[in-house]
Amino acid sequence: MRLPHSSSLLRRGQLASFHNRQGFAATRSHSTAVLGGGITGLTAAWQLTQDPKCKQVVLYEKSNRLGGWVDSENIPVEGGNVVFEYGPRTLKSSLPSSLPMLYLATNLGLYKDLIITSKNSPAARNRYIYYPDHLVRMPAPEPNLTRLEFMKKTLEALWNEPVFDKLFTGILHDIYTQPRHATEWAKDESVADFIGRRFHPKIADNLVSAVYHGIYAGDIDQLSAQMLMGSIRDLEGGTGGVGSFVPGGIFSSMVHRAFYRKKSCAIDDYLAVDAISGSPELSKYQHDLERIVAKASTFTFKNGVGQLIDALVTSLKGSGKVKIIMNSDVKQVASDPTFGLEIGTPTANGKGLQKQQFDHVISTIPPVALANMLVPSKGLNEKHEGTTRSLLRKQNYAVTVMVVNLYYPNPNLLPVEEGFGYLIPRSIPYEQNPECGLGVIFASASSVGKGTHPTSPTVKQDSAPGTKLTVMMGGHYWDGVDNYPDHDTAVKMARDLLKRHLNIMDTPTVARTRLQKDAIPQYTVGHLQRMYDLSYTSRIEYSRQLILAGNWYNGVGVSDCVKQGILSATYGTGMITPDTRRGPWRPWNGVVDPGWNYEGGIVMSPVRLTDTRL
Ligand SMILES: C=Cc1c2[nH]c(c1C)Cc1[nH]c(c(CCC(=O)O)c1C)Cc1[nH]c(c(C)c1CCC(=O)O)Cc1[nH]c(c(C)c1C=C)C2
Repeated sequence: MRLPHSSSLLRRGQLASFHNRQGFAATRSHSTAVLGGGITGLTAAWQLTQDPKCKQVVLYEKSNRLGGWVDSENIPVEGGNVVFEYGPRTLKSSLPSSLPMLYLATNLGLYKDLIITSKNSPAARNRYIYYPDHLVRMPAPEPNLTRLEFMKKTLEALWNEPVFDKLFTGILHDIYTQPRHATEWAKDESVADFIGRRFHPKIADNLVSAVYHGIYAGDIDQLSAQMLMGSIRDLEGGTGGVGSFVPGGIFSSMVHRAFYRKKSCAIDDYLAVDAISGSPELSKYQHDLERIVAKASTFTFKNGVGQLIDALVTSLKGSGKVKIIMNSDVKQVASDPTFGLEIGTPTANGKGLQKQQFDHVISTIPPVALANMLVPSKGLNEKHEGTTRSLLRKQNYAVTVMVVNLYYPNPNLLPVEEGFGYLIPRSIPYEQNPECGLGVIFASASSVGKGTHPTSPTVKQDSAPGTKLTVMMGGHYWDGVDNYPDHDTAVKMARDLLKRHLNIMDTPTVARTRLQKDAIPQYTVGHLQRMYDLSYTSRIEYSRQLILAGNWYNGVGVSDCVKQGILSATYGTGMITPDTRRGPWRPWNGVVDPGWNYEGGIVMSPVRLTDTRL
């Protein structure tokens, strides 16, 4: 991939301090409260500490640990150690969406601890789907095959493997099907409906449901196509059609765009790249990072994703500006026309509330928890009184995932070539998947890679030589369930599943489980419109002083959360406005109304996607 040639432009704007930044808006000093100590809250607090005008940040975390769903554990085993992840484990590499996260990590001194899994690594090339009773490798280039051999092997697999049933006819159907009328198309639909109507329901059941198990652990009958497949859905109009007989459809548009190296990118990603502060460390490595992203498939850190959390916490504690309140019990968030927003926590005797005023509150906690704290604003915004709370209460659906990490001393346990792992589609009947398995990660392969130096040797998270597997169960299959399996049951279920699917009979020497309750918010049909409504309403009702960020709103991945943390602490607090200098790294210019105000609410561009050239 060729990098956009103007990265020097980006560098100039992006690394500028808050003082001399062109889009710098605020001159007054300010204080901010951050609700929630997960990756979004910690990132927002870090970004605030970089602003010389920010006098104080108070971060409220209700539990006794920071990091939210990010949770890594280093475990001593015979012959070394293994790193287990209970939440996100690898961070997808893509331009520009992974840059804010990588810039943050570099600012925090983690550049040298990055593990880069390349696009040619087994973890990137070997991805499997279990269907109907065996693992099927998804087509991807193989270095030991010639182009012709690769094409032959791929065509054979596409023709013979039942998991690809209806792929060819589905593509033909897409090419020959007229796009929906614009007014119909503007209405959201489920991922299953969208794929079913453009291609074939079997493709949704066998392939697409597996992919969405691996990201959202979710149900494609409920997930929103507009939110999750926006860039693909935008192609429905088609390119390359012939008159009104062959409209062209999505598939041919994708081929056409790949040929002309066109890619759809989220404007929010660029806004975050432009807003994040830069340290001398980042100036040193920024160019290398861009080179690395272009070749990488995923990233992680030597001690797991948790290393990012530890570095953030160390930086916040050393900043002298941040007060972190653990086990906090925020009772109310109220609007005060004179002071801004007021946070109420119980007094020492528990009988009253002690109140502290802030210019802004950035909330990264679940929307329902926030709704329970919010006092409807009175006076100026009376017309909207309470609407924010009722919209927040509608955002209440997240799924629970049981994560089972297993370590086996045997390094040659897998019956297939090592790789990412496998996903289990919804079309697998209950008898073959009574554990409600969503997928299995071959975790040894995805925690190995290269260091950041071009000649660096292989870097591994684990020094022990065996096999590390993670079994993921539950997700949407457990909607409405409240008696989840305990540790022993979960380990037994995971082992039964591995025996049935991979014929693995060995006994793991280490087994650790974690029930990640309501961990992955589900972006169901209509999500995008709900977010715009919520953003608008909360801006009005709370006078642009309440900012909403995190995995409930605009992306569930670590990179998405870092992005939202940066956006909320910069444009969200009104401390900066989008830079109006033109350039390919600032695609909002000419696309978004320059007067658009990003302060308060959910910081998202009113135009989500734009085309860039690769
Ligand atoms: C705790 C379980 C999680 C599951 N999904 C996520 C978590 C935290 C979130 C998530 N997973 C992926 C993405 C997209 C890419 C990104 O933004 O980083 C998100 C938002 C992709 C992904 N899924 C799995 C892995 C190892 C990755 C990394 C990227 C890649 O190599 O493609 C595995 C996996 N995650 C979940 C399941 C059920 C599963 C199964 C194998 C749920």
